[in-house]
Amino acid sequence: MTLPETLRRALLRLAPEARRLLVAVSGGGDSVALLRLLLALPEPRWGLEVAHLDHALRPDAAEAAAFVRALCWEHGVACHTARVDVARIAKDRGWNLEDAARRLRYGFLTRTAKRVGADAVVTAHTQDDQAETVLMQLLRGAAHLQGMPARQGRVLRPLLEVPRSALRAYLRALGQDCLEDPTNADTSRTRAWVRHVLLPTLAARAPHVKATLARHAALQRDQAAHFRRLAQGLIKDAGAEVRALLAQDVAVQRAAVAELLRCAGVPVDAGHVEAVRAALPTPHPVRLSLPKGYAARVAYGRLELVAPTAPPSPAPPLELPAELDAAKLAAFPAARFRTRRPGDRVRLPGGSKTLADLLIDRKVPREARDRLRVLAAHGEVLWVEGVFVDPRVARAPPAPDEDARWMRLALNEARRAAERGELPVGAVVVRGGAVLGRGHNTTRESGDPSAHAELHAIRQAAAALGDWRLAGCTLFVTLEPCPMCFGALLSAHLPRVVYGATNAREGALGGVADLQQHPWKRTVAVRGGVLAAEAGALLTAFFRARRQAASGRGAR
Ligand SMILES: Nc1ncnc2c1ncn2[C@@H]1O[C@H](COP(=O)(O)OP(=O)(O)OP(=O)(O)O)[C@@H](O)[C@H]1O
Repeated sequence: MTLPETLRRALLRLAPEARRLLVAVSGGGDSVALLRLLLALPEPRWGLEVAHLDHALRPDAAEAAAFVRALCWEHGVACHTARVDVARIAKDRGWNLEDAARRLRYGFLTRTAKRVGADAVVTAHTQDDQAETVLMQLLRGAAHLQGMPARQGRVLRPLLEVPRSALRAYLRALGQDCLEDPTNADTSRTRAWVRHVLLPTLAARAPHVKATLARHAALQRDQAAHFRRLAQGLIKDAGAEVRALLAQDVAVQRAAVAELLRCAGVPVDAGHVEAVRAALPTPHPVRLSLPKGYAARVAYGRLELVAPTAPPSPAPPLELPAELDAAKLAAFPAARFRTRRPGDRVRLPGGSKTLADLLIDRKVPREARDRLRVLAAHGEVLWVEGVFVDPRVARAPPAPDEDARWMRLALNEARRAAERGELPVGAVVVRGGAVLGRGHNTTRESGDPSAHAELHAIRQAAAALGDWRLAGCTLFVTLEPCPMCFGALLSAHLPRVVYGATNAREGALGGVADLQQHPWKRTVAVRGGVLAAEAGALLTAFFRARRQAASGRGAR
């Protein structure tokens, strides 16, 4: 079968309803070939438009956008390009760079598709990409080696069974040039190492390894879907009856544990799934720690997933924390990021003391102490997240952060909420250096589940402006907004939100789900983590007091 015909059939199978396609073109060989193949299909063919995102990650990134525009112009196809500063957003939100690029790219593609009336986004992922993904899942210890799905919402990957070499041969036959992304050749990155070192090594012994891995992924996907349906029948209220689980085959038990984790947004890792499954028959209550601050509890005949009581501490920093000076750190080659250890000491002007004593002095809540990130050279602590910086490694104080200034006002609001026994969350809406609205949670006092700090501040700002459109405003809120408040932001045309602590229970900007990824008509610029330690400490103290009150009641 010819390549265009393979592609046509795959598209008809994946999205028989689609009429108009948005083709994701990076300028690389695979996506240029995809576009040329779509253009080569006999009439009537799909309506085509192209989208390209410039991630602003390489000095020559703008050239790729120009190349894609020229290619589209040559073939009479509309081309939509945009530029996003991926590195800055990744830093602001604490995401890793590749993850940020992917999220922002898919967000842009689906938004553009919606705007131009395309039914689907088509990417040029090949059989080689699929094989690489399966190997990376294996190396990561993922519970399922399913590769990428051929259809994921609006996104179609119709070339998953086509080898990259076939696309490159097609381009050569056409005399079509393309760009090569130099980072694809950088084997210090796992994906490039898998592509250029691991797969060729495997292929030297097993020539069909890519096709085999891609087929394995497709079979795994079908099996996993079957097991997931069985698992869903066993799960209720973020838990399952142990007896019902143990009556099932171990594979179904694993699927149920994996499904519980997946629903909570906890990364599904084979090791954790097995550890929880193995704990099911336990006669005594058991608690197992999981990523993102979650825990699995097996007690009183039930398996339950316990959400973190405080925002989970962020992943190790991609870059140095702002208050540390890289040049000064060179004097401490043994310095490493970790959590605290017994015997850790800090150097203070009047002598030294144990880190344990310092944390008590600084009133860091007991349950937060083991999660704090620490930078230490052996037992000598140079930095403690949000608590301490040794002057020998401290950077000159940065210019005052304007966002932090407004966040302090939001924190004052949160303290007001705490004084009234409300969840301590506060918010202010600011425009042109003036506070237009402020508020804190009053759900308990008003008996109104929607009485969140953000909504109070938004309503006040709209009243102050005499306009429900909060153009040019920024919302500062101490806790990452929930889906309801994110919806209110969109409705109010609020262009920017700055939040403090991550909301691991209801966060709509990455804490639980990232609603930004969806193709809303408007985009909201987001910055998280501003004075997060202070915002988090308020919440921790609130939940601790509530737990103490509850146990006091139980004892009486
Ligand atoms: N900057 C971008 N703009 C639009 N689409 C993109 C962009 N980067 C990647 N894509 C889409 O995602 C697919 C997979 O991208 P990825 O970078 O993982 O693969 P690749 O093998 O390097 O592909 P290509 O050779 O097309 O660049 C691409 O084939 C393309 O369809």
